[in-house]
Amino acid sequence: MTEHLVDPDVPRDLHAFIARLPKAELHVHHVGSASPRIVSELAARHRDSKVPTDPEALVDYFTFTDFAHFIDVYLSVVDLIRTPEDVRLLTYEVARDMARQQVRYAELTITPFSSTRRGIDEGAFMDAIEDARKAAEAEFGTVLRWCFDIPGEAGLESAEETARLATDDRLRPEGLVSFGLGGPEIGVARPQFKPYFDRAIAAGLHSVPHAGETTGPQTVWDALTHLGAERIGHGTSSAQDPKLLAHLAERRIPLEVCPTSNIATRAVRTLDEHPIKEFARAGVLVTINSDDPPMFGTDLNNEYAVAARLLGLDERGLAGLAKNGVEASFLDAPGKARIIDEIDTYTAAWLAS
Ligand SMILES: Nc1ncnc2c1ncn2[C@@H]1O[C@H](CCC(=O)c2cccc(C(=O)O)c2)[C@@H](O)[C@H]1O
Ligand SMILES: [Zn+2]
Repeated sequence: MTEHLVDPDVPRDLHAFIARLPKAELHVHHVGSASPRIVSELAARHRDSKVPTDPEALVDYFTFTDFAHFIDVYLSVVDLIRTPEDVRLLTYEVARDMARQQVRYAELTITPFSSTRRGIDEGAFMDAIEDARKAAEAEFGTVLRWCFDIPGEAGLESAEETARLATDDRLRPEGLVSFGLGGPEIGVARPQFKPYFDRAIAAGLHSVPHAGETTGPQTVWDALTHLGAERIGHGTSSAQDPKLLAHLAERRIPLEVCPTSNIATRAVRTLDEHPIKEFARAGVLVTINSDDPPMFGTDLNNEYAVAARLLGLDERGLAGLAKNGVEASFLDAPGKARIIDEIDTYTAAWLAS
């Protein structure tokens, strides 16, 4: 783990355990995973960008006043991705960063609308992500799958385009497993996206919208009722509604919890106020994720350390969280069993040593 990300309240040997623990990541954005190393490489290709390349300056640049400011900055990084080769580089290098953290499987949220509307050819875009996916699996051993998400604030035109790209048999990439909805929630009601989710679900995709990140629990209910959500991105405000928590627990609908993200975007005031404890207490299936890790000064290992501190977990508890991520994934049964087995073997060996 990177030295600056060592949480002083988590014992060093627990950090060491997390660093080698096999993991699955279910909520992480493609562009939001561009590390300073990747941003520098892209900025060197496109020298007119306002995104700083110096890592020190990037820390300031990635400090957000609120969610809207975060999206502005996010879109400035989106503007750095201009060619299919940029798409391939980003995807492949993100997988390299994941493999270093023992991520065995990741569902990466991609917003194809942002690229096609900026003029990247749709077929070349699909080829670039698929080429990177195959190379990453062969070279790093990390299996990538895609979630195509609608950038809700960009309106129904973006929903139509995303649904088309996700369901057209000539375009739809092999690695695509799910359909999402992201961006700001205020003023972007979930029910209007129902027809697009219906099409994606009919085409065999899983439904994983963001909901309850920046608005209240009704948005989570809407995602469940209107969009057929099988997992909820964030779902932070669910803690305000005991009936909703009970529903999520009973139906085994996982929450994709991203603690540091919620602080960075000011969705939650402090980590100590994060509702992850209420989720766990209510019996909700909690998965741990990093969202936009370099933008939030975190990585997946650090999110596990944060969860260990907030939930008071030891090695067995952390292994349980990692298994939640595998169970809540859209991997097939043998694929899940392989990673679960690896987690158990690793944990047993660690505890015996
Ligand atoms: N924590 C997050 N919570 C929610 N979303 C998050 C989070 N992190 C990253 N995202 C990503 O931000 C995108 C938003 C992009 C967007 O709003 C937009 C609006 C208008 C035009 C365009 C364009 O491209 O021209 C884009 C989402 O689709 C999502 O993939
Ligand atoms: Zn997200």
